[in-house]
Formats: sequence, C-alpha cells, structure tokens
Amino acid sequence: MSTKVFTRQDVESHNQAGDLWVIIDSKVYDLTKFKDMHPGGVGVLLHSDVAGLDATEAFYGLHKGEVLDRPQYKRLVIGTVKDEEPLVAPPGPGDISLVPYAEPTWLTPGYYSPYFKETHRTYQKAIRQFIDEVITPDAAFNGSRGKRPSTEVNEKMAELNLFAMSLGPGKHLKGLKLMNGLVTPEEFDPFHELITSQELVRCGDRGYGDGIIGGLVIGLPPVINFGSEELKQKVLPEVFSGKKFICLAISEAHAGSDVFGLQTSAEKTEDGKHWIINGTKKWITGGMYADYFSTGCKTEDGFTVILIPRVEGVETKPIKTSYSPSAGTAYVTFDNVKVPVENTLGPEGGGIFVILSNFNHERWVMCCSSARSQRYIIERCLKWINQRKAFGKPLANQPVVRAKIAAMISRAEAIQAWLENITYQMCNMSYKQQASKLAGQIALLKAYSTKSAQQTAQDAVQIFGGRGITQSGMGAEIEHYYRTVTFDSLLGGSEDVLADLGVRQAIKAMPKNSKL
Ligand code: HEM
Repeated sequence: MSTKVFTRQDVESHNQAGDLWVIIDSKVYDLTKFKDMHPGGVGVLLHSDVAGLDATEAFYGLHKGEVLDRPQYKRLVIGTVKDEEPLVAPPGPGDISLVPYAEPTWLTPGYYSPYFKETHRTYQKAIRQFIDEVITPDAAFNGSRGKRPSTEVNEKMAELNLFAMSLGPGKHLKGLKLMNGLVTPEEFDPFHELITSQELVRCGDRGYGDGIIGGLVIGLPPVINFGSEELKQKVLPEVFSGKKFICLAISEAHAGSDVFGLQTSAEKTEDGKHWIINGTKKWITGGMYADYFSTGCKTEDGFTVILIPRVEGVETKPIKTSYSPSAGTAYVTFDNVKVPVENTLGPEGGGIFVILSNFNHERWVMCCSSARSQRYIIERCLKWINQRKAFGKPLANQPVVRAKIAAMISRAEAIQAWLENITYQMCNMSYKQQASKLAGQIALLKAYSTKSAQQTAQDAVQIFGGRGITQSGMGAEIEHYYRTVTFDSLLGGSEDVLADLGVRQAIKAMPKNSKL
C-alpha cells in the first residue's frame, strides 16, 4: 500500500471520469480504472458529492467495511490524507466487540458474572481467536459454495481436540490435551461447552457450522453412552481425530419425531451374529460425510439403535434445504446392509431410551447457539441503524426502529440469563437429576428461544429493508438468518411440542397437597 500523503485540496482536483479519486476513512483511493467495474455503477462515483471528496459516509451507508479489505480493492489505495487517522476500526481476530449487547455481559468489559471463572475466560479468548482465524474464513469460502469444511480445518480442530470438547464434559475427555493444554479434562465443565457452541455460531454460516459438528453432537453420544468398550475404543479416536465422521439417523419420510412409526428394519441372521438392515432415512445432518450412522431401527423387540458403518448397501444422496449444502444433509438408503450385532447401542428393544437420553443435551446446545445468533443479529442491526441514513437522519432516530431493537435486546438478554442459570444447574446435578429436573426447563427455554429468534429475524428484515432479502452486500447475514432461523424451532423437538412438554413436566411435579 502506498504511503503517499495528500491534502484534501490535492484530492479535490481529481474529480473527472479520466482522473477520479475519493477519500474513504482517511485513505485516498484512485477509482479511475475501477469505476467501470464498480458493481454500483459509474454514475454514483462521478456524483458531485463524491468525486474528489470525502465519501466515507456515502460508502458506509452502502457497503460493509470488509469490502475495502478485499485484495482487489486494497490495491486502489494510493495514499492517506495529511494529519488524519482512520476512524473505523474493525475488530481483529479474537477481539471482543464493544458494540452494546454484542457480547453477553460476562464478556463485556465492566460487567460481572457469578458463573464464569478465569478458566472460562482464557478458554473463550483462545477459541474465539481460533474461530476468527481458521474457521470463519473457511466458512466464508466453503460455506458459500456449499462445500464441506476443509481438511485443514478438520485437522486443526482435531489437534485442539475440539471435536471431543464439542460433546461437553465427560469420560470421553480423559487423557486428552484440550486446547493445547489450556484447560484440563477435569476442569472442563458445561460453561466451557456453552462457550464452544456460542463462539462457533459467530462463523456466520449456519449450514457450515452444522457440517462441522452437527452430526457428531447428536450422533456420537449414543456410542459413548451405550456402545461396547471395543466399539468405543475403535470409533471415538477415529472421530475425535477428524478422520471419520458420524451422524444420527432417526427421522424418515414416513415419520419424524414419532419414533414408533419408523419403518427401517433390522433383522438378525440365522446364526444371530449380524443384523440385516433395510430402509431409508431423511434429513440426516452430516449424512453426506458420515462414515458411521447411529441408526434407529424397528426390531423384533421394538425399537433398537444400531451403529451402521458406511459399508456395502449404504447410500447417501444430498437433500437441498434452505441452508448451505455444507451441512451435508442427506437422504440415506440401507439396502440389505450387514452389521455385526456388537454394533448394537444399548439394549435390544431399548432404543427409545438411547434416543431420549440425549435430547436434553441436544436441546440445550441449540439454546446456546440460538441465544448467540440472536446477539449476532442485534449487533448488525445496531451498526446498521447507526450508520444508515433515511429521511436525512440515522435510522436510529426513528422510534419504531428503536422499539424493535429494544424488544430484540430484551429477549436475547433474558434467554442468555436463563441459559446460564440452567448451565449452572448442569454443573451441579448428576445426569439423572438433570433428566428429571431440567427436561422441562430446557424444553421451555428452547421453545421461547426459537420463537424469539423468529421474531428477531422478522424485525431485522424490516430494519434492513430490501437488503434483508438480498443474498449479498450489507444485509446478507440478515437474509441468511431469516432463511435458516426456523431450523432450530424444528430440530430436537418442534416448538409447540416442547412448550407443552415443559408444562406437562410441571404438572407432573405438582405437590399433591398444593391447592389454591
Ligand atoms: C473504494 C471504493 C469502492 C469500492 C471498492 C466499492 C465496491 C462496491 C462493491 C463490491 C459493491 C457490491 C455490493 C457489496 O458487495 O457491498 C458496491 C455497490 C455499490 N456501491 Fe460501491 N464501492 C466503492 C465506492 C463507492 C462510493 C464512493 C459510492 C458512492 C455513493 C458507491 C456506491 C455504491 C452503490 C450505490 C452500490 C450498490 C449498492 C447496493 O446494491 O445495495 N460505492 N460497491
């Protein structure tokens, strides 16, 4: 980049089509050649309020700052303005955002938390930097092309044991070096896990995020909790090292949440040593990449979960959903697939327990990411209403816009506070206690959170206007959010069913002697 210094008067004379300069945030750009390639057209650049002048405000009203960081546009800088410094400072990798409400209070300078300790703070710092530097660029590149996360990202995640950590605390972490030794397996608790889930959301591409760990978070727990020692010793190291991938295969075209309506069947061979599996599975996150499928099957005794490796007779086809194919969402067919009975997860006929046992955890993970993605949208809305002018004033001057933002912030703060409370309970309760005491709380939080998220998505689109429905430019993240927000309200139990579950759990726990 040139370090030449110009006065504003020097720049002013370059205001013609054949010689066109502008100032953006104290830098001088020569747009003479670029103007004909400018996606916004030549006319806007030759306008008498722009050509040869300071176009900072006009620029930020129409573009994201990151446009100027693209190598092809960086080259347009020919110098800086004398005695002026840049005012716009994009956060660097790992930085905390200083936009109000962009971070939960525990991360916001000057605020306190009873839950987060030094170990959580150092962990958060390291993981944010890793995500900003390694995952976000790959998400922008591969996510937008519908490609799976790169091998390099998988390898780096495995080095830090991020795959293992994304399943939360537990025996599976024993002996592993986590985040280069920054946190020990013994001290790793649900707050570390909350941080992992929430930071990952910031990569900005929902489908890509699911492509990285979506299949693993729901597919591996049945193996960890119900697989034989031999099976665990084989599968866990393969998956944690990023060499093999796993998914959960339950839903079918015939039946979704109604597991007893499922038709995929598993029958024993005559010698009783193998299962023969036939059937189909639909909407299987990560299925396209999976080497293993934790699969719900109809068996003689009822419903059984079996770990099916990608062997002869297993086929996967991509399903096009509203988000990026990076999630690897698949239609899976099992055609006379032969699997050893040792691959049975949990008791034969006891599959419903295997599936139900991870539901709370799955829903809690979804609450973590839903809470964080709402905050991500709030940050973008706050920036937008501050920099965008309409009717001669910033959008923030409009009371209707402020009312929408007020409601968004209130919902996000309430969700995070409730989530942190539940997480604290998880730190102190046994798995069994969690199942009885937190199932209702988590179900209600998930229902509330996903409903709030949809309202926030709708309001954000209204605030961004046409940009909120455009897949590129300033509103791209809003459009993406609006398009994919309903995922959380469906997966892991749909919104109304969960709200109802929360109340049914409360009624079940009513003291018999309690009357008005
Ligand atoms: C270094 C200077 C500039 C560069 C590199 C640049 C680049 C771009 C790019 C890449 C887009 C496509 C949309 C996006 O990705 O955000 C765009 C759109 C646009 N630009 Fe620029 N631009 C520059 C300066 C300006 C200036 C000074 C104006 C003055 C008003 C302007 C007006 C517009 C308009 C009106 C659009 C269309 C926006 C839309 O579709 O929403 N640009 N520009």
